Amino acid sequence: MSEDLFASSASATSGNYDASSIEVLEGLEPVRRRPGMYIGGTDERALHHLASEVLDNAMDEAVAGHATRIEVTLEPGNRLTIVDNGRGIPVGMHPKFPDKSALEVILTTLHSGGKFSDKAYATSGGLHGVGVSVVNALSVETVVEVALNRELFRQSFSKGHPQGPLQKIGAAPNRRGTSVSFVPDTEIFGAHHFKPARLYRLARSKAYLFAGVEIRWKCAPELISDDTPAEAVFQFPGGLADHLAEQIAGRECATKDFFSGTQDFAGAVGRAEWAIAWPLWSDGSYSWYANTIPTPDGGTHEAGLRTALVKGIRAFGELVGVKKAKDITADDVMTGCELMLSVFIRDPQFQSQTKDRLTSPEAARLVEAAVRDHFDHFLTDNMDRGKALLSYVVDRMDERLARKAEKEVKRKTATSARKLRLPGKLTDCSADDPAGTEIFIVEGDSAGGSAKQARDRKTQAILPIRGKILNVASATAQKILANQEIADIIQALGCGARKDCNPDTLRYERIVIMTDADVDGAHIATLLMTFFFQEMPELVKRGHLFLAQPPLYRLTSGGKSVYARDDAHKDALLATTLKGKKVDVSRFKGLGEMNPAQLRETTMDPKTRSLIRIVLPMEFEDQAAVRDLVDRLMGNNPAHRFAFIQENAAEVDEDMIDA
Ligand SMILES: Nc1ncnc2c1ncn2[C@@H]1O[C@H](COP(=O)(O)OP(=O)(O)OP(=O)(O)O)[C@@H](O)[C@H]1O
Repeated sequence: MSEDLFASSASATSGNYDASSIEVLEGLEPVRRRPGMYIGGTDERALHHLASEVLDNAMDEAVAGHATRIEVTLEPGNRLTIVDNGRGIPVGMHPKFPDKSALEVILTTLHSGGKFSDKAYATSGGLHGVGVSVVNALSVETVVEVALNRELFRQSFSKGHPQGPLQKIGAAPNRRGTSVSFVPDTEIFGAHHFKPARLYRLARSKAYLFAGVEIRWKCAPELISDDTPAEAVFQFPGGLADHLAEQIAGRECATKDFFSGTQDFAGAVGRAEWAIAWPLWSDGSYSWYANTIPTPDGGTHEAGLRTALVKGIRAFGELVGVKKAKDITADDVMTGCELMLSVFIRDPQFQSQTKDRLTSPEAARLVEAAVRDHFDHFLTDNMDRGKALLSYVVDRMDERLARKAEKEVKRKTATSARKLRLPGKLTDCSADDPAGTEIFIVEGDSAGGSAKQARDRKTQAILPIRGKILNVASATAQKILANQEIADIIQALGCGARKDCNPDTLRYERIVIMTDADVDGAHIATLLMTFFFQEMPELVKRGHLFLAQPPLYRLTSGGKSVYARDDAHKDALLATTLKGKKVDVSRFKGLGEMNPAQLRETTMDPKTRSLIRIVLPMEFEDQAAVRDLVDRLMGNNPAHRFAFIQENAAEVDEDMIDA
């Protein structure tokens, strides 16, 4: 390196970079400084991850055969309490830290736990020994109680720090187990609150995953704004097969029976449980679990199941003399099926602490071996059933081959000119010409699932995005480019962003933002609009951007339903068309709660829906003015926002949105 270069680089950095610049974070400090590394962010999803961490520990006690009951209680003040009747977190003094109880070590030390070996737990969801300490670090208050040997112990913490030693507080003759009660810190999670509906679903799905546990749900009624029950008891002796039956809800399937079963692993600790249906009309739904932890990105257990299914169906094809069955792929069997697979395995490995994907290599082989025999029996025990499934799968294969042939004829000049690379999450439409097509950008995978079933395959594409996207107005260009959700949107639209943005190569005629009809939904829509205003203003100018208008209420009277956008619309309908009638009013919790037919009718079908087109008023013709406005409204400096509100409060700006 030349001396000049040395000189210039030294002057470019501010302050000293020397040994003293290197920080070592102690105790739980790294969790508070970089929560994303431990819980994947600080948004609503991450907040709910805290609930999973504590519930997973209680489930581990149940799966290990020590707890039979778990209680999940949400109270005002965003306080969540999870109680189990398991063995109780050990309270004795820890051999390595003689002045601390094991409980205190567990709650205040990363990588402390009883699941590193298989002595205390055979097939646990916990393995990193960080879960509950992370919850503790990110909570303004944590109270842990343990009832053990007829005595009750308690210790309280704040932001990870003990508020006194572990105390014996009395006799507990009729109680055993652990209670963890915590209030997430608003310094970390801002205004995000636990959502009763989300916790209710979480508690219920855990009960489906382990027949030996009863889970009790309780929520302060004033926290509930939808039809989530305030109390419920979940116990499902039928396990996943019950869960799937509820999901399929009588829809017609290729075979009347589901393919379901449970099988201990041969030559290893653990087992697999699965339930699969092949509905005639579905874009598929896949739920993967490992030691009761949802692994939405699948992984090696998924791979094992795919292999078992594809090998099984090919062998059956050969048995009944269908030659082309040898070309069936795993996707032909799996696309459009609805399945749940839950494995219990020793020492599972996940891709990260959020455990979205299972990576244990042996899971593939164990699951394949566990499922394969059962699948062969499912196909051959009733040959009509086997043939019905084979013909359904062969249809899929034919469709795939036809699509492949079509692709060679090339789809869309615009996109094939640049190498077509689409995000995996996009469910594209089949039309060749962008004219008349639409892409729905949908909040959340569950809403995405409903939208996929509700769409018109030919003209409507669905891109689910996860939670709140990055606020581009307060992010650096580098951060924007690195954001996966944003990369997916840019890729799906195919028209480039910023100075590369060329609206002529947009792959769809309309871009429709479709979010829940609540405050969170409005926030997500705002962030998306900010993105379009800032990164692709040309698209907005040309009128490509729209907001969907999902309803908030369904009003049913005499077997007929009408839908209301908001409270005012509901009141108007009740006072006019429905006046004097007996009306049943139900509120939609979110898009994902609507069934596909409802979603299609109310929000997606061009014949019955209404859309709002987003336009820029005349004075924002030039790009600098748009940037300035976006920056004032959504940028880093709240003072700008405040000034804007003061300047504009008198004339609420209806021009920005043109119905
Ligand atoms: N409800 C409980 N009952 C009994 N022991 C518990 C309970 N909750 C936690 N523990 C003990 O505390 C340890 C640490 O828990 P923690 O949640 O920090 O990590 P983990 O479950 O081991 O792993 P992971 O970080 O993957 O969740 C556990 O390994 C277990 O020994």
